[in-house]
Amino acid sequence: MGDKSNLPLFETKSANNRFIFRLYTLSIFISICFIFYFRIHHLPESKTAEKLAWLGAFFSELWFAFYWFLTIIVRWNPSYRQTFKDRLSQRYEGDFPGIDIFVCTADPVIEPPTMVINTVLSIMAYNYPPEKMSIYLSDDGGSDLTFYALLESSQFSKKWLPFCRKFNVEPRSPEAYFRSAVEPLNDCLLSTELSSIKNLYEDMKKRIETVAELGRIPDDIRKQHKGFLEWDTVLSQRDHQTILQIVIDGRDPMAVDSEEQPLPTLVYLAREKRPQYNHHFKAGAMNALIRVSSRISNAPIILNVDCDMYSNNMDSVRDVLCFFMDEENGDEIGFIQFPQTFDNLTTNDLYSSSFDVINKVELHGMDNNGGPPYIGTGCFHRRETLCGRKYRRGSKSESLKWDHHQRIQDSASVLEETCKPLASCGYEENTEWGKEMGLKYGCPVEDVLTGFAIHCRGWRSIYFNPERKGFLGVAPTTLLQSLVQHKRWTEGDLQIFLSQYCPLLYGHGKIPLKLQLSYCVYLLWAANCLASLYYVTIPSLCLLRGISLFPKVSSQWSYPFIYTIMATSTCSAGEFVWCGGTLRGWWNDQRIWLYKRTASYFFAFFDNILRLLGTSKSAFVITAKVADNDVSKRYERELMEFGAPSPMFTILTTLAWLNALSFIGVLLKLAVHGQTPDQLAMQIILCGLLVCVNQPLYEGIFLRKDKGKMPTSVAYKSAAYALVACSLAYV
Ligand SMILES: O=c1ccn([C@@H]2O[C@H](COP(=O)(O)OP(=O)(O)O[C@H]3O[C@H](CO)[C@@H](O)[C@H](O)[C@H]3O)[C@@H](O)[C@H]2O)c(=O)[nH]1
Ligand SMILES: [Mn+2]
Repeated sequence: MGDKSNLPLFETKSANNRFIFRLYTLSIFISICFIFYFRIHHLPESKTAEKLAWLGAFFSELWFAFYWFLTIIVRWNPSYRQTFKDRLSQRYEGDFPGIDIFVCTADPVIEPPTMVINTVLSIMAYNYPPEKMSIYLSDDGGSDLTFYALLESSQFSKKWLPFCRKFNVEPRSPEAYFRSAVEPLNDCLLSTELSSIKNLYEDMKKRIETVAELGRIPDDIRKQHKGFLEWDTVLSQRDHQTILQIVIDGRDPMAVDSEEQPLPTLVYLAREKRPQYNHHFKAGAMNALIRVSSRISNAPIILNVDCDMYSNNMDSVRDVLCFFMDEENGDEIGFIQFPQTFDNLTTNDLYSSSFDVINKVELHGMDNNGGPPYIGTGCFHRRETLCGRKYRRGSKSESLKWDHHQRIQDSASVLEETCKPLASCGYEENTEWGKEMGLKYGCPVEDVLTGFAIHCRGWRSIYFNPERKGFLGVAPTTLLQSLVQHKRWTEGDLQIFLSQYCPLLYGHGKIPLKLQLSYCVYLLWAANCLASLYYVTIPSLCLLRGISLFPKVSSQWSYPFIYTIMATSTCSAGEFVWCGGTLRGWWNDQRIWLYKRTASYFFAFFDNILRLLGTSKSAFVITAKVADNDVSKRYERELMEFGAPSPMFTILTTLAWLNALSFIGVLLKLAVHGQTPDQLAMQIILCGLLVCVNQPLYEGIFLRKDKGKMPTSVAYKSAAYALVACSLAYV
């Protein structure tokens, strides 16, 4: 047997069989060249309208080709990671570093406390020495309900952690576990303990929900913990002092579970909020957490999760250490990102929220190009990378050594008092926080921007997507939420592209070109709106006027168009199904792709322009994690939810009307004049496809009676807009 001690802790595999993919790429490339040749050589000479429409199509296609090229870059050479946890524990079991885990919540109504504590409990139950874990709950909602729920969960954890250990259960979010647990038939012990812990959980949940319905903490509960006194001076959610409570002090020998095993440290933090200060949303919360935790536990590794993303894999911390502690390649790794996966998706993923293709294809490709971006949740950082340190090649990191708990002797209450100023509004004034220290401010996607800056400081990141998902979260369950979330993301992404941090400029010389270009795939999402809007309106309107923008189907020039469309669609459908989706899911994905591009991206683009002109400031609209019963039922039946009037819907509905009218109009025209459709066939097919993809929207206007139908006001308004557009095109 050879010497096992220098076997690596992780392994990287490249995808094989890239030949076919590259052949496909080449064929599309050639086909695109033909299309451009056709566009240039068949530019109409006569009428201006025709010429302009033609040029518009040409520019749209140029954009699509450029963007397609970017998507090829992130697909070119995917890599897959595997960890060896047995080697890790053989070599380092007793020397594991501490880890600080930040859970962020911001609103007790749209992020219910029971959901938050399920996330906290799942994390407390990691298969990792509890004395080395500290969990911080940041509550930007400043809510005593959330605090109360956390207290309850600290009591419940004393039973829950031993239960998880004893029966080795997964997932370790109680709610998710009880949802999926089947009654064991031949294990009496498990069966009784399961029902007893389940009862305990249900009781706790009921207590929390009763208090939440009441809207305030009853006096008898208030008396149970000194922490509630803090709320005596809270003026409102946006106006209060720092509230910091060490709910479980892991150093305390009395902090043990029902089996006398130590418990992890558990801290509640609501940083100070004052109306006159900008609080910088999640980035501000994270920076306060970085400072407060540096004094309480100062662990060298930080995990950040959103409150709606429970840990689904008890070994994630060990997986991550396989990367950070690898003797050969560990030192250059700044952060490790897990995919964002969700456990509330429907079979055909109505709103295309699964990100399966991104998770299973693109991010693997980006990993090979230099590392995935930081996407907010499910990400493990070295503390030093978050704090602005540069990576120096060849430098051996000592940063994973950790003895903070032994050094800090202060009692919990002294710690609480000395830490409070670190989370105050004024602390960051005239400091580098939000700039070179911690997460960056001023961008709705603070995560991507911060991750990019870390890459530019020389670190690489790792994308880790194990078979058993590391984290599972809650995806939006209505169309509007999904569109609004995407608007925030793409607005922030484009903002980065247009800022001094544009990867092509700022990243030049700092990160590989392929990583710069990979970032552009996401940062330019919003920029897709113009070409897309053009393609779904002008060709259809041109039909009414009889302007042809594509070659005759009978001519050879139609081949490159047909080939490009067919091949890219087949490839995308194949990729989608390979990633675990259904064909119907792919079709839904095409629809949402269209809706996002024409609504979310359009508003994101527009808001960026307004911001550059100085008339608008970006905000952070928190995504709701609960829906009322009716809405949930429709979601489960995969009925598209419209319901509320919104400018986003006005755009979508106008486009749907416009294509329906054009489609009917041109068919009538052809029938009346008895023409053959050869010259316009491709345009008619495009328009027909748009009508097909919009089917749920027409149903929402004409057929549905439930509350999720398209609001009548939107339907009428949009019909009027579309009619105006069509008549202008016609005359
Ligand atoms: O003022 C705020 C606003 C939000 N949050 C928290 O930030 C997280 C993300 O908010 P959410 O509304 O769920 O947004 P998502 O679009 O689901 O979040 C993704 O996108 C965000 C950037 O837009 C990242 O911050 C997130 O980590 C990432 O998961 C949640 O835990 C919130 O509690 C705060 O702590 N303070
Ligand atoms: Mn979220």
